[in-house]
Amino acid sequence: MNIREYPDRDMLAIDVANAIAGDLKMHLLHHDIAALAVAGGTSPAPIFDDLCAADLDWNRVNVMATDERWVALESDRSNARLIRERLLTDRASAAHFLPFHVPAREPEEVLAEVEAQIAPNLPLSVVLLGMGEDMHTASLFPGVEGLEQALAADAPILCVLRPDSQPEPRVSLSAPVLSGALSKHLVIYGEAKRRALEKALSLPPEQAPIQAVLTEMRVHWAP
Ligand SMILES: O=C1O[C@H](COP(=O)(O)O)[C@@H](O)[C@H](O)[C@H]1O
Repeated sequence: MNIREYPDRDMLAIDVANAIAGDLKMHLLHHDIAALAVAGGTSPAPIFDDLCAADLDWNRVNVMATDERWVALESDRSNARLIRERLLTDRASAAHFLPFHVPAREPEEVLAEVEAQIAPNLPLSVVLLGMGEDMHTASLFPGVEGLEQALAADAPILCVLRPDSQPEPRVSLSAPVLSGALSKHLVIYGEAKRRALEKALSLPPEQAPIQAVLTEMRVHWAP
């Protein structure tokens, strides 16, 4: 596995933001629209802070989360909130956001309508993923009910997952959708996640879901 190492997280953020901006610009040279799926959680915010200023035709970029926690947009656990506040500002405010969460509805009720919005955007042009120390990526958690379906080659676009370790239901792009992105970046920080990623290489995806999306992945690591 090819891991790009950086001296610190600021350097990583600048470089990954530049790489994603370059991927999007290249895609837009040959297509009308580019689709960018980005992780939530704690890792991507500094990258968003740099990427939002990139000089590209954001009006032709559709942005979505790789996964969403089923919480209101006002919640500080909302991935959509993070993306709106840290990525969809500055020049990137011209991009179009495709939310997964619909207020006052259960995830299963909205799946078909959200999938219909996402389908014309596939394959994704660029995906930015994170990973937990438990080797989950997006909301594909080890051992969670429904994981087998989310990892299958014929998985639906979106899956609803209810990990025991998490306080809310999750909606996640499935492994084939994430893995099928034309350009793929994974960002991890710290020794523990690096060890977890190395361990994931020798485990089946049911135990280490990150395994399912690593083909042609550009991995970026900082201490
Ligand atoms: O719950 C989630 O976790 C992963 C990893 O998050 P991090 O805080 O350890 O970076 C994240 O990639 C995913 O989008 C998020 O919903």
